Amino acid sequence: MRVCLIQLAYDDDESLAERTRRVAGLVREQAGADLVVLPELWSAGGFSYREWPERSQDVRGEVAQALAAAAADAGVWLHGGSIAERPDSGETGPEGKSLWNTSLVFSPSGELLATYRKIHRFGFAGGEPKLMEAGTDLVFLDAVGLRAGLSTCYDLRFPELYRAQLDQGATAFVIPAAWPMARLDAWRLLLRARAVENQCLVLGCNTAGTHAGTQMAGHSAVVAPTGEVLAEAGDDQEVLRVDFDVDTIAAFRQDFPVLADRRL
Ligand SMILES: NC(=O)CCC(=O)C(=O)O
Repeated sequence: MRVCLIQLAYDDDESLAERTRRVAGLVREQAGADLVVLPELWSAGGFSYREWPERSQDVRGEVAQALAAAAADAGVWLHGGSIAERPDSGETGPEGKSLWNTSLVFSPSGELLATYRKIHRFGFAGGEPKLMEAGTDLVFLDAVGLRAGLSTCYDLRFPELYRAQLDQGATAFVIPAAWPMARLDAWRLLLRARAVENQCLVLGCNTAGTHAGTQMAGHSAVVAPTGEVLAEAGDDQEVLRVDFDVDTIAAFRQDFPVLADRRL
């Protein structure tokens, strides 16, 4: 399986239409890959809280349509990162808000096959908890020989989410992010921790550049179930391409059967 993580850099100056065109072009360039992954909230701006209402969209809105077309043109499974989701239906959550941080997954024919609403909201009294509803459901991408649990950025700090995904058969985790440079060490550590403790392949696709006064960490990474970092990006925009034999996940679990020693 060939995976491409598109570590996108952006600033505050690019319009939504320009960025969407740019990202769709980058996805098309990955034709030949099996799975392509984009970062969290690239269309709305990960830390651009004030932009979210204006840049929010339905899961079948213009950003999703551009991603669907790009996935189909490239013939790849596409984890399109997340959008600031405002459903056209007018749906509101239990806190009365109508905004979620929602990941979109497309098949190689451009069909929207899965959506995941971020469960753990980042920002404490501001940001996501103030503006967005929390997701509640575990979601998986079953493709290219993987059963990949979906999560987003801050979710990475909550190991019980990944255990729950493991208990539902996860062999991999796909984690789009807008993780800042100020906490780069934690990002790198937690990606490896989730891989090692669950014996899962980890695909962490972060943002680069500086927006809303916050420098992003980059350092997207592909981590094997052993904890070995198979590839890691630098600070700037970069496409990380990795070929990985998915059969090695089951083989490693059989050779080193840690998970069989759990005491519940
Ligand atoms: N977008 C996020 O969820 C940021 C998370 C973060 O900065 C952290 O956990 O640290």
